[in-house]
Amino acid sequence: MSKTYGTKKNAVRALDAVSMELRRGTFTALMGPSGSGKSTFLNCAAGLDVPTSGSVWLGETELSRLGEVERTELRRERIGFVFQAYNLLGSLTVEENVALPLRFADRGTDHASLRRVLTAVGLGEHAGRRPSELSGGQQQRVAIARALITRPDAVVADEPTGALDSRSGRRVLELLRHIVDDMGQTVLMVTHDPVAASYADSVVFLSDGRLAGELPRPTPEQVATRMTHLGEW
Ligand SMILES: Nc1ncnc2c1ncn2[C@@H]1O[C@H](COP(=O)(O)OP(=O)(O)OP(=O)(O)O)[C@@H](O)[C@H]1O
Repeated sequence: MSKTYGTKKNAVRALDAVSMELRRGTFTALMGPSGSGKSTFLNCAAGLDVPTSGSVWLGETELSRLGEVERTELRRERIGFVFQAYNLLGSLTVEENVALPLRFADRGTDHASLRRVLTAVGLGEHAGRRPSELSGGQQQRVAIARALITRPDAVVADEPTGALDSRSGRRVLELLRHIVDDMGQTVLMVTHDPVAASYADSVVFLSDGRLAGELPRPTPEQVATRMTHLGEW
C-alpha cells in the first residue's frame, strides 16, 4: 500500500508501496527512524486510516474498501488497540474500563471473560481500583486487557512501552509475548526500542516510507545495528 498526505506541492508520501503479511499468531515489531511511516502503516493496517492506493485485508475482509461506518464497526469488533498513553477513563474502575469495548460493540458483559482477561494480565486483584491507583505498567496492562476483551483478530500497539520504566516495560512485553504464544493472538507493535523489538518473532524496518528489510528472531544487538545503519533513530 501507499499513503500520501496532502496534495500537489504539499504532498508527503508517507508510505511508498509497502507490502506486508502478518500471519495469524505471530508477533511483529515495526521499526524505523522518526518519520519513516511506522504510525501511518499501523493506522492503515488497523483501519484507523485508509491507504491512498493498495489494499488492506483482515482475513477475508478488504478493510480498505469499507466505508467509514463499517470500518469503525470492524475496528471495534476485530482489532484491539494499545497506545503509549493508556487512554483509560479515570472515573471508571479497572473492570469497567476493560468492559467498555463490549458496551461500544453492543455486546453484553460476560463476567467470566472479564475475570479471565484480568487474571491473564495479572490484575485479577485490582478489578475494583481506579486507574489513578495503579502504576503506569499496571495501567498499560489494563489497556491490554481492554484490547483483548472482544477477542480481536489482531492487536496493534503503538509504542506500548514508550512511557514505562524498563522493568514495567518488560512486564508489558512479556504479556504481549504471552498473548501470542498462549492465546494465539496476532500482534503488530511499533517501537523505537531494540529490546522491546527483540520480544517479537520478527522485526520489519521502514525507512523513508519504504520497506528496508526484515530480521527474524531478532536480538537487541542485531536490531540496534540495523537501526544505526538506517541513520538517525
Ligand atoms: N496527518 C498528516 N498530515 C501530513 N503529513 C503527515 C501526517 N501524518 C504523518 N505525516 C508525515 O508522514 C511521514 C510519516 O509519518 P509517521 O508518523 O507515519 O512516521 P513514524 O515513523 O511513525 O514517526 P515517529 O517515529 O516520529 O512517530 C512524516 O513525514 C510525517 O511528517
